[in-house]
Amino acid sequence: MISGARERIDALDDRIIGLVQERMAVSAVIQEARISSGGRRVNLSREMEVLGHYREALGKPGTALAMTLLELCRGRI
Ligand SMILES: C=C(O[C@@H]1C=C(C(=O)O)C=C[C@H]1O)C(=O)O
Repeated sequence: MISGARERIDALDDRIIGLVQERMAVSAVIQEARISSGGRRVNLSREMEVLGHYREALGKPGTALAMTLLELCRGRI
C-alpha cells in the first residue's frame, strides 16, 4: 500500500517538475521579449498577481511556493 502510493507520489513529482520546467521556458519567452523591447526582466505587479493566486489556492505556504517558482523562472532579485 505505502510503496504503491509512493510510486504515485514519485510520478506526480515527475509531472510537477516537468510543469515547472515548462513554466520556466514560457516565462523566459516573455522576459526575453520584454528585454528586447527595452523593458526590464522583472514585472513586480504581475508577480503580485502570481503570489496572490497561489496564496488563495494554498494559503501562506502557497506564497512561499510561488516565490520559489518565481526565483526559478526569473532568477534572484
Ligand atoms: C513572465 C513574466 O516575467 C517575469 C516572470 C514572471 C513569472 O514567471 O510568472 C512574472 C513576472 C515577471 O517578473 C511576466 O511578466 O509575465
